[in-house]
Order: sequence, then C-alpha cells, then structure tokens
Amino acid sequence: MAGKILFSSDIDDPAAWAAALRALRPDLELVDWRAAAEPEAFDFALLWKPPPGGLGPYRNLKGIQSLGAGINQLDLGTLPPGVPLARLIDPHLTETMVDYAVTAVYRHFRGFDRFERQTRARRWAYEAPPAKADFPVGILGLGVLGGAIAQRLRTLGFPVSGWSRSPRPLDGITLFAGPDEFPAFLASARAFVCVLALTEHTAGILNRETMGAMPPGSVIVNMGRGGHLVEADLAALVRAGHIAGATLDVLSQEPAPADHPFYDLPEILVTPHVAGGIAPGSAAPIVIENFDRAMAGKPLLNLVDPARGY
Ligand SMILES: O=C(O)C(=O)CO
Repeated sequence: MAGKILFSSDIDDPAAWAAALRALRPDLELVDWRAAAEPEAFDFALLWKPPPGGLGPYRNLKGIQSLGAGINQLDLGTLPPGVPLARLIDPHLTETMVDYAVTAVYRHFRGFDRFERQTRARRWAYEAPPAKADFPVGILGLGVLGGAIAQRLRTLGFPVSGWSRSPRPLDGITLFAGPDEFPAFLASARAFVCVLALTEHTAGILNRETMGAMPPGSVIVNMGRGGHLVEADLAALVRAGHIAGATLDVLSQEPAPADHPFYDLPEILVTPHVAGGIAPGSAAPIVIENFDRAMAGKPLLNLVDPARGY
C-alpha cells in the first residue's frame, strides 16, 4: 500500500533512507521533518527522536518505528497514545553491537587500557598474557543483542554468564535471573557488559552497591543507556581502585559536557554512542514490513510494550 513516512533523526541520513526504501518500494515516500508540510498526511514515522515540537500535529500516524534497538531516546510519555511503537532489530545493528562488545572486552582482557597509559608515561612493564579462564564475562540483558554478544564471547573462549529479569535459557552460558540471583551474578565475572533496556527496574542498576559487590579489578562496559550507570559511583570506585576500568558508549547526558569527570579519569574510555550501527540497506526491509503491518492493523515486529518499557 502506498504511503507517506515521516523521518526524524539528528544522526541518520534521510537521503540514504529515502533511497533504500524507494529501491524496494517506489510507492513509499519518506519525508524529513524539516520538509514536512501537511502533517496529517503522514501514515507512519521512522524516528531516532521525535521532531522538535513533538508528534502532536501528525494525527494520522498508524505506527512508529524506532531507529534504534533502544527507545528511551524517544521519551515514551511524549508519543501519541495508542500508536504502536517498534524497536529496530536487524542483523547489521546486532553485528555492530557484538563487534563493539568484543573489542571492549578484549581491550580490557589483554591490558591495552593499561598499555595505552604506560605508552604515554614512557613505561615498559612486562606482563604475562592472561588466560581467558581467569576473565569471565557477565552480560546484563539477554535479549537479541545480549544473547548474540554472550554467544560470540563464548565462541571466542571466555567463560560467560548472563543476567536477565526473567529466565532466558542460552546454550553454554551460566544464567542468573531476577533480583534474587543478581548478587551471585555480580560475583560471577570480571568484565560486565550492559545491554539492558532502560526501565524503572534497571535505571541506576550499576551503582556503588552493585559495582562494589563485583570482584576487585572488575571492568564495566556500558552499551545500554547512560541511565543504567550512576556515574559518580563509578568515578568513586575507579578512584578507589576497586573498578579497574570502563568502556562507556552511553552517558547520562549526550553529548557529554566538556567538564565531565570521566574525561579526567584515564581508566575510563568514552565513545560517542557509536556501538550500534543502523544501515538503511540492511534495515529497510524490516521498516517496510512494519509499515505494511501498521497499515493493515497487524502487530508490529519488535513491538514495544509500554507497560514493560521496551
Ligand atoms: O540501537 C540503539 O538503541 C542504540 O543505542 C545503538 O547504539
């Protein structure tokens, strides 16, 4: 069915998206919000964030597709009530998230974080290469992304554990579920990779108490949302030497202000929310499928449950 799709993102390219959709479905017109006249003519929206001024004027939307696996950047409370919202899960996004997690884990595992600092300090300090058996990795969040990261790390030879709110069986991964098993999970690893959805239950889950319960020398990789981590607590635990380092792709404020304390801590590497890549060529078929479902009144793929928050 022909239709008109609103596009809004400050990081994705509207021309590339228009071309990718047109190549598959010439009857679909994608219009960037800056060029959008007649808001009531739009059927569907493809968004990283809503346009300034919100979606109120776009009264006839039948579905909204996030341009990310996460949806918190959309601020659910500001979206039109009753319009279904979908997360974006596609092979390119998953692969780029897996690549990022593996790179960050290896960087800490092989001590590149320390060697980078030693290089700048003109120091040569030999260390015997470590064994993976001594570097178990714990994954917070075992959805599509967490599951793929856990399996890849396991294939690479790391002992892997995972925690999710409800049990998610995964081959070869030591599983922990729910609040009762969280302390045992925190004791089970040396590197912790967070890919949880941000909800009222997971906000601030990496805090003084939980990171303090991790084995001394643990490292944190956060590629979920900035709201998962209490930043002042991480800074304090790094200064105290309990947490050895962190690789953070997401912060509570993005872009981070130039005076953010993490910029002064050599143990912390900040990347500018680049972990997951969205490629129009890869994701366009999923967007089209969800457009067609929305127009037919069918449930969207990767539909967000507003009560659950993801
Ligand atoms: O897909 C998302 O939500 C991301 O934040 C990717 O990094």
